[in-house]
Amino acid sequence: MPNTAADSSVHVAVGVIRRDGRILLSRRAANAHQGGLWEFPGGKLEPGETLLDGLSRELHEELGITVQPTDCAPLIKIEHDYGDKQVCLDVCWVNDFGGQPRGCEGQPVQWVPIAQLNDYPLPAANAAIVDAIRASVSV
Ligand SMILES: Nc1nc2c([nH]c(=O)n2[C@@H]2O[C@H](COP(=O)(O)OP(=O)(O)OP(=O)(O)O)[C@@H](O)[C@H]2O)c(=O)[nH]1
Ligand SMILES: [Mg+2]
Repeated sequence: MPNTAADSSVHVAVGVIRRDGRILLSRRAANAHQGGLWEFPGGKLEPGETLLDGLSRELHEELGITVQPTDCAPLIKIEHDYGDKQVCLDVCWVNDFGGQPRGCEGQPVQWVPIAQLNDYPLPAANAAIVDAIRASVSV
């Protein structure tokens, strides 16, 4: 049976990791989808995996940190069509974590003040995430 548009969308757990007014960005590998751009760490959910389990697994794989579900909170959910790929970004605040984040896959990582997030080239879908971050912290 052919996939519907919803079936073909890739479900991605994304973490907006914050500490002391800064957000952790990492740079996507040059050969990845949206390669070379900066991103909020995260990745594709595995079949049957919950959002928070997937987020915790991805952040451990990519950054070596441990994240508890109680330290996460929903921020925004974004459907975006890149033409070559449709993604559903399920974005959560990560308000605390254990360990020191490092680029476990060789990727550069950088703590960025919220006001400077747009100084970094981000995938198109991420503009809505930056808006949501700003709206959330300015109240
Ligand atoms: N992690 C992450 N992915 C994003 C962001 N914005 C965005 O459009 N994406 C898209 O979401 C999709 C999945 O992310 P990913 O490549 O991190 O997935 P992954 O960690 O499981 O990688 P893998 O395919 O190497 O196993 C990619 O197509 C990526 O371009 C973002 O801020 N963070
Ligand atoms: Mg990833």
